Amino acid sequence: MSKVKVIVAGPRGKMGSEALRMIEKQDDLELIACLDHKFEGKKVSEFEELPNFDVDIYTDIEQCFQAVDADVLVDLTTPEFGYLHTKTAIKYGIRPVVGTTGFSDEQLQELTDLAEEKGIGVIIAPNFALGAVLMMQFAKWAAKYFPDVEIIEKHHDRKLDAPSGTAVKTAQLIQEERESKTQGHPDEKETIAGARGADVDGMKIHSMRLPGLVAHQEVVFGSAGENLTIKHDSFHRESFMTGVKLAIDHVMKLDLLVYGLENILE
Ligand SMILES: NC(=O)C1=CN([C@@H]2O[C@H](COP(=O)(O)OP(=O)(O)OC[C@H]3O[C@@H](n4cnc5c(N)ncnc54)[C@H](O)[C@@H]3O)[C@@H](O)[C@H]2O)C=CC1
Ligand SMILES: O=C(O)C1=N[C@H](C(=O)O)C[C@H](O)C1
Repeated sequence: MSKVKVIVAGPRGKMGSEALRMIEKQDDLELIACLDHKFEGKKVSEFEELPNFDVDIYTDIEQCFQAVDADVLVDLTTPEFGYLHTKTAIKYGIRPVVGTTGFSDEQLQELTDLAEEKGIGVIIAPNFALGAVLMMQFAKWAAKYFPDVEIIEKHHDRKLDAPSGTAVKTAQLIQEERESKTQGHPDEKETIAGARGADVDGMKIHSMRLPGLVAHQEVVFGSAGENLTIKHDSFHRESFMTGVKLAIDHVMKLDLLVYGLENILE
C-alpha cells in the first residue's frame, strides 16, 4: 500500500503539532516536510515538544513543493498565509486540506474556481470536529422551524479571526434554510457599539475570547414560550483530528473544492 505523502504548514502551532501527533499514529500517511515562517533547514525532530520526524522545515513554499513530491498539504496557519499556501498548492497539483479559518467569500470563490480549473481536490473545513459538524447540521434543521436565532461562539484568546469560521459557516447553513429576517425590536439601538453582536442577514453572532477556553459554540433558537439551544464543546484539539484524517483520505478522490466536512460525511 502506498502512503499518502503529507506536508504540514504550521507544525509548531496548537493544531499543527496535534496534526503531527495524529500522522505519527497512521500507517497510511507519511510526513515528508513542514512549512513554517522560520527555522529554515531545521528538522522537526530538533523540536522537543514535537514528534520525532526526521523531516525538513521549509520557509519558502515554492522551494518546498519543488524539493519534495507531496500528495497533500495540510494547512493550519493564519488567514493570510493559509490562503496563499492553498493557492500555491493548487497550482502545483498538491491537494490542500485546510483548517485555517478567516478566508473572505471572495477568496473562497477564487480558490473554488482555481480548483475547478485545475481539476484538483481541495477540502476547506472551518471545523474538523465531527460533533461540531453535527451541531451545524442540527442547527440548519432547527432553523426550518425556529427562524429567530443567535450564535454565541467562545474561543481561547490567541484566536486571530472573529467571528469564528464555524460561526460563519453555521450562519450560512441557517441562511440556506430560513427566509431573510430582521431580529429583535425594529427600533432597538446600541448604546455601546457592538452590544448586539455581528449581523449576518439579521442573525446575530457573539464572539467571546478568554484564556482557558478551547472552541465552543451555542446556537440559540427562540420562539413563543420556548428556547432551543444546540451546543458543542471541543475541550482538546484531539477532537479535530478524526476530521483531518478523514479529509486527507477523501481529498485524494476529489477533483473540486469542498467547503465544509458535512459534504464528505456519509
Ligand atoms: N478547522 C478546524 O477544525 C480548526 C481550525 N483552526 C484554525 O487553524 C488555524 C491555526 O490555529 P492554531 O493552531 O490554534 O494557531 P497557532 O497560532 O497555535 O498556530 C499557527 C501556526 O502557524 C504558523 N505560521 C504562521 N505563519 C506561517 C507561515 N507563513 N508559514 C507556515 N506557518 C506559519 C505559526 O508559527 C504557528 O505555529 C487558525 O486559523 C484556526 O482558526 C483551529 C482549530 C480547529
Ligand atoms: O481557532 C480555533 O481554535 C478554532 N478555529 C475554528 C473556527 O474558527 O471555527 C474551529 C474551531 O472553532 C477552533
